[in-house]
Amino acid sequence: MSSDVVARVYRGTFAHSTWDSALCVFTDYVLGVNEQGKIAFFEEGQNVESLLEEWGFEISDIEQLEPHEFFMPGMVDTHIHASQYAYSGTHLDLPLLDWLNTYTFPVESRYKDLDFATDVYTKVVKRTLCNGTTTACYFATIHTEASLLLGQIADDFGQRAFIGKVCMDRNSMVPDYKELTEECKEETDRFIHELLKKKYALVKPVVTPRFAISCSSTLLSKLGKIAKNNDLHIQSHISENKEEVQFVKELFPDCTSYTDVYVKHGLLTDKTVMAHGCYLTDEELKIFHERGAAVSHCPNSNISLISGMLNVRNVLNHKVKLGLGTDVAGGYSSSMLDAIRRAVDTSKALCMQDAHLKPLSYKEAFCLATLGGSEVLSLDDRTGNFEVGKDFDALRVNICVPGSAIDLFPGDDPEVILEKFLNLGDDRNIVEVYVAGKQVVPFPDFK
Ligand SMILES: Nc1nc2[nH]cnc2c(=O)[nH]1
Ligand SMILES: [Zn+2]
Repeated sequence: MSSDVVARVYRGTFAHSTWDSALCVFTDYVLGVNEQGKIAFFEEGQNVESLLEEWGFEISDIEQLEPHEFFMPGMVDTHIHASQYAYSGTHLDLPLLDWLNTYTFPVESRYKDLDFATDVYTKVVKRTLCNGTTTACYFATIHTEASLLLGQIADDFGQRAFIGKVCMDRNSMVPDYKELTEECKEETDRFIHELLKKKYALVKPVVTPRFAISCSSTLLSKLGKIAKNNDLHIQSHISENKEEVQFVKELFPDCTSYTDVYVKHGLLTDKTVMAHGCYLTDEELKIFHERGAAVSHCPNSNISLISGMLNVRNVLNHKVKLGLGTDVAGGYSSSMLDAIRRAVDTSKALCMQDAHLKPLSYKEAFCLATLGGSEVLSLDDRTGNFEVGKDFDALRVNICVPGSAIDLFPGDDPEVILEKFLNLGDDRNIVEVYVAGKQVVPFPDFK
């Protein structure tokens, strides 16, 4: 008998991605979660007798899923601005640079107020968890205390998260909303130190230069060094909008491309995730591939701010790590299901312009939202699918809940049920959410 103790055993349908297959559906499988929240076994139901013996649990310990239920891996939002959740669903009438100056910076400057921060950050963590985001890579604001608060709230609710205190020392339009270069470096050091000191199991800091336009060369270099010296993740924006790309060219005339700006400042590593990348050239994508840097595709935001349409197929052909992001609040939805749908829509829109392109399938989009996202954040050895030994980050989906937007018909097999959920489902269908084996949705009573 194994010395490992299983805490929970489920039997039924499971769906996940592997690097060989964007969608694998397993019917009548048994999955055990150990006391450390890791997947202890994942085997065919017919092996249940030997599993009982090996793991020492009783038949009555097995939780049987209904035929209209399944487990899928938790989704990974590789790019979301927690601070912008305050105005999500509004302010979608301007292009990026005007949108930042008119709406974003004035709202972000309010996070000195920790009551405001507590309210918004609690709501965004709860909303994303309900919608199945088990891992989120967050931008906060320039404020260290509020950013630490976001880390504490993610930890309280059990979400796996990267937290970025935003760094910017250039802002001509809203001069109040920036830091002095040295102050920004020192506050970033303090933020990282304080967050790591908390020893949260699942919440880590990420070095976050907002984008090349809002950072001086000196600041970018300092941030590159901080990331290197502490072996940290890095996140920023790149080539989202044509005007932005042109402005970066003017600001950094010595750099050969937008990508080169980040390379020259030590910010394009195998732990970097860059949002958008709509206008990255093939040469730049090659650099991303060589360096192991990742792209976060944020299709809702790209359309909402009329920024551009990322050619996902081209990014995949360059073997660049790719995940999906909601980019709240440039993207108006905080649901990764929306990101899956918009990613497919954008790809189909590009196909209308180029008949030779192959559209993204729903299976590929599912893979990007789960395993792809985990690779983007270098977490693919810990999460992303149901491989034995990984953390159990999972969504229990039930198609037949009261009020469900999905109808089933005779002959709808598990693959059809998954496809219907991805295209038609919502948080009502996500009846339980697990992160590292711990049930985080429904929320515990005290929250
Ligand atoms: N979509 C988006 N792009 C950015 N580029 C720099 N900052 C931002 C931001 O907050 N949102
Ligand atoms: Zn963004």
